[in-house]
Amino acid sequence: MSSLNLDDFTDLIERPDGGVRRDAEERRERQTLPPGALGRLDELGEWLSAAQSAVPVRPIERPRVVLFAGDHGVAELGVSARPAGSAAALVRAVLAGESPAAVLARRLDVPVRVVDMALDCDPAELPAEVAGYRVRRGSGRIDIEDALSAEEAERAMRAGMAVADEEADSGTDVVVLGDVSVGGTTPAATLIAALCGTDASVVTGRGGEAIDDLAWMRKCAAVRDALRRARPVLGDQLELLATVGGADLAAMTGFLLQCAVRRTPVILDGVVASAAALVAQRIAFRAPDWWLAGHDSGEPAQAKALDRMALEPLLGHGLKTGEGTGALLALPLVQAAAALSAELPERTTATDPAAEAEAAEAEPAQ
Ligand SMILES: O=C(O)c1ccc[n+]([C@@H]2O[C@H](COP(=O)([O-])O)[C@@H](O)[C@H]2O)c1
Ligand SMILES: Cc1cc2nc[nH]c2cc1C
Repeated sequence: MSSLNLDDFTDLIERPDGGVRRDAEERRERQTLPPGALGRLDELGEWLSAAQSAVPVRPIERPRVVLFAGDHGVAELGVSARPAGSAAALVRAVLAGESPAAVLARRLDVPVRVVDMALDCDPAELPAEVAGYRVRRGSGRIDIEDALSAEEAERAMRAGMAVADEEADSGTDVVVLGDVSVGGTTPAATLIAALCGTDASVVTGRGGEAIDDLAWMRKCAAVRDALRRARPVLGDQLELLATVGGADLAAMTGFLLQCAVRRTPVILDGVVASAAALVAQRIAFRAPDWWLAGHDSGEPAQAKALDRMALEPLLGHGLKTGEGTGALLALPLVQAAAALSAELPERTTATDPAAEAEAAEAEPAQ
């Protein structure tokens, strides 16, 4: 396997098309509804046009939820409300249609793909559809040991890139990106604190099913210890992911970068996706141009990460369920922006005297 050169992403990732964006703005000027009347949905529609290089914007018809799954050794410390190593049960609930994400995905008619990166169970216990990319059984306990070896981190990142290519090749037009994990908010908070230069108490939240004060203090201490291990490797993002990230986080980082290369817009879910996004931004500064923040989950680290990337969450209902639920809730909003942008009529000379005057003015120039 040739070694992965992360610097290549800087050249491979382009900006959404600025010329197309201006064309979209001009079309918006010609529509009967005054520009700006749709507030943020106007911006969203123009952004989608630029991302697709299409005016009018195409409807979002093939969205997909992509969830990277893994266990985290740090959960052994009692930093999660769930027992260490139990993420496979959450994955089964998603696939059985019984989790919050599964309910929303069914209601919105969006397919869900789950990718096992480091679940702590026998792979034979899981349906084959999640298999193919696992790099190990559970990521390491980041307060005292590396989450991954260098080789595992690289394999995980490549796995994420491969999944992004599969999605782009199969015509997915927007990805809803989330995670299924036990303990995942601890490495996510660590990565964000490391990259933002803040300390543990600022980024440590209560995680999935809110932990009590004692568990919060254990989590805070784990983030503090992991941060000490992160500092020496801050300049090398693959090494950072190996030291204090995890297989799911490394895969999500590779996934986000390759989605940007392939010009596939991504709606980020909560703190875990946002942590991977922040690492990806360090690798390629233009990459966040391809993402939307679906929601604000209320985890303090997530707000820090989004602020760094200048991403403003579309919704803010404080969902702690992970599994892409917050981003899924934002999907209909994004689809609505596309529909409004594409389907509101342009003024015609027959219907609108202002358009007639404009057309007359434009005439002599031709
Ligand atoms: O999206 C968030 O910001 C968020 C906040 C709290 C918890 N979660 C979800 O809860 C799971 C792990 O949480 P924890 O408490 O075990 O670290 C994982 O699947 C997360 O996606 C997610
Ligand atoms: C306007 C806009 C700017 C962005 N930059 C990154 N994601 C974005 C999404 C939108 C909608």
